[in-house]
Amino acid sequence: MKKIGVLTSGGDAPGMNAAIRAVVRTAIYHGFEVAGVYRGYQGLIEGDIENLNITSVGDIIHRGGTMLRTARCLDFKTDEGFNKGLQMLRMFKVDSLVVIGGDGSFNGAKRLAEAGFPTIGIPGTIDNDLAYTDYTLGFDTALTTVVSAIGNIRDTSSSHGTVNIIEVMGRNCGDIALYGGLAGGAEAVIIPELDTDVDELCRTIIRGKKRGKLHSIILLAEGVGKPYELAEQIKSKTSSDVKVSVIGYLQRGGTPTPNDRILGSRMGAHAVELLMEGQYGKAVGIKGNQMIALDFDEALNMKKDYDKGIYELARILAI
Ligand SMILES: Nc1ncnc2c1ncn2[C@@H]1O[C@H](COP(=O)(O)OP(=O)(O)O)[C@@H](O)[C@H]1O
Ligand SMILES: O=P(O)(O)OC[C@H]1O[C@](O)(COP(=O)(O)O)[C@@H](O)[C@@H]1O
Repeated sequence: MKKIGVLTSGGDAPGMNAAIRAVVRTAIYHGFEVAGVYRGYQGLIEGDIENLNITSVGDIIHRGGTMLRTARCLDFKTDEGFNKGLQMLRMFKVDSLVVIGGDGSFNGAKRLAEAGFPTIGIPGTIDNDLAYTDYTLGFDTALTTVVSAIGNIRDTSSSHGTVNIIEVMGRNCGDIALYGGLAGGAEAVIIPELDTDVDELCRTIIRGKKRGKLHSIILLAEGVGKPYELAEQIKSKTSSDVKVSVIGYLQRGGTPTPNDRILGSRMGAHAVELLMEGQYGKAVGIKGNQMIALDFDEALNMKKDYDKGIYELARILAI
């Protein structure tokens, strides 16, 4: 093995740059060459590949997004696109690859590994929707942005006495809403993993108002959706003025938190160490602050569930 490739795929996530930097510098430190693949699997198919050196990854650790850019690429799911990608790796003399992305990206990486191409995955997605790892890259930064937004909206909620629904990202996973709600002191958290009793929610809002609570913040995960319909229901059942804020892409970018920079650095270095040991077809993760690596199949087959203890705590603290 002489040249290690690195690519980012799927949605960007703060901390991806720290992981790219760690892959490049750890590999060079151990005497390897490194190639950067731009625009995920799309760039791979098109041969958008360039050698990277120590300087190429300078001044990026503090930046959101990904210096390698990213893409969602349907072609890579076809045999033709996949084979083209494999051919490009051979043409650019890349003999192993680190893929930074979410479960979709890992499926592509798994296929490469099954075709005999040494591939390692690093979980890069703000959603925290991968069960095998305690945290994915970008989750902590997204949470920080969400909690800051809750603080700002809470000011207005208190001043005007409004009920404020805040929709956050996470695809089918409620983690950003759940942990954001707990950290932001929300009155309610609505996640796709659980059915919500709107009547019960309205009773909580009315109870809060009766005891003089000025603000009412409801964290809604995008996997549940329909924030404006929910607003109408709450309005009619509580006679409150209900406002909706959809945070959207604000929570996907921005300066990565120290935790995401540290996690990206550790995961990038670990990915290279695994390749040096001849291990591949694995997803790097973190469990109890230790680096772990599971076979792609095992990692992808683990079902993510929400933390019932955290949900219950958020509910109790919102009485
Ligand atoms: N079954 C698959 N085989 C090959 N490539 C895949 C497969 N599933 C997803 N991919 C690739 O991974 C990319 C990113 O997946 P996506 O689900 O959009 O984001 P994420 O990796 O963040 O979950 C897709 O656009 C596609 O190029
Ligand atoms: O960028 P897009 O294609 O609009 O996708 C939005 C989705 O990307 C995310 O921000 C991150 O998800 P991925 O990691 O799968 O890219 C989700 O929370 C959201 O549902």
